[in-house]
Amino acid sequence: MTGRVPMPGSLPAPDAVPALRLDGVGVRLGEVDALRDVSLALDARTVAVIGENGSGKSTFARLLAGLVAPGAGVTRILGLDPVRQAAELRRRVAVVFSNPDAQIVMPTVAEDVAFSLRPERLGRDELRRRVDAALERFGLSALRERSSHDLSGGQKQLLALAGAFVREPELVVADEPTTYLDARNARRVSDHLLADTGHRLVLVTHDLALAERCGAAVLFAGGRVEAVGRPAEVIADYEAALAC
Ligand SMILES: Nc1ncnc2c1ncn2[C@@H]1O[C@H](COP(=O)(O)OP(=O)(O)OP(=O)(O)O)[C@@H](O)[C@H]1O
Repeated sequence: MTGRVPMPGSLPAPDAVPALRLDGVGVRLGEVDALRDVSLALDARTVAVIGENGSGKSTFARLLAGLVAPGAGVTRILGLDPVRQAAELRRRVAVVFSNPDAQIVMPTVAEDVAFSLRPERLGRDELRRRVDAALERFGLSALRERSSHDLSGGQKQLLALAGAFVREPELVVADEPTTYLDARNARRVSDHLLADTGHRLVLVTHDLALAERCGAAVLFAGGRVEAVGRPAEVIADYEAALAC
């Protein structure tokens, strides 16, 4: 199955703007066309992004988060233009990368999560409540005063997730967020990401069982969208391509 496929129960009303809309989008990184002529209209709450190494998945994730600029085409994320409305996009979208070190900035675990809330200028009690809830959600309460830079890789990944979710973002863009996690924490984090807590999710993953749990999937190959639609069908396309 290739091209754009309507998703049952996920299509917006005809006059509504889908959460993700790209028309003819290209992204060039140095000498590389990392994304080419990408056109998508997706309104599923959870979207898996799959494909081989170097196929453009991370570039797509970074584009959605406003971290790389489109060189061509029209991009709308939550109805926003990621170039002209970059500040608004950053406020409403949270990103989690596979390398959590890039996201940890403060000396202790609790301070690092609180740092994500700085723009909201919360009072002390509300700040404490939100931070505690995020730490609890990702199993970090016992580590709240620990040095954030001395955590294990998996604990750092959980901290990055707590820092993303504490902001209560509308869209979470997660790029292989379970890479460093043990089986129990990978399961727990996957469940948190997929649970409907009022956020949308775009999840870059090589874990096809996880991708299958999403509402829609996009398959990239060579910087292009190869297939989009129901995860089971898109995964079947991917597996058929891998078998060639
Ligand atoms: N900063 C960069 N400068 C130049 N080329 C880049 C840069 N980042 C990525 N690329 C290239 O862009 C293409 C897409 O890379 P991208 O990281 O989006 O792939 P990916 O599907 O996420 O891969 P993986 O599964 O290995 O993480 C690749 O050919 C890659 O080499």
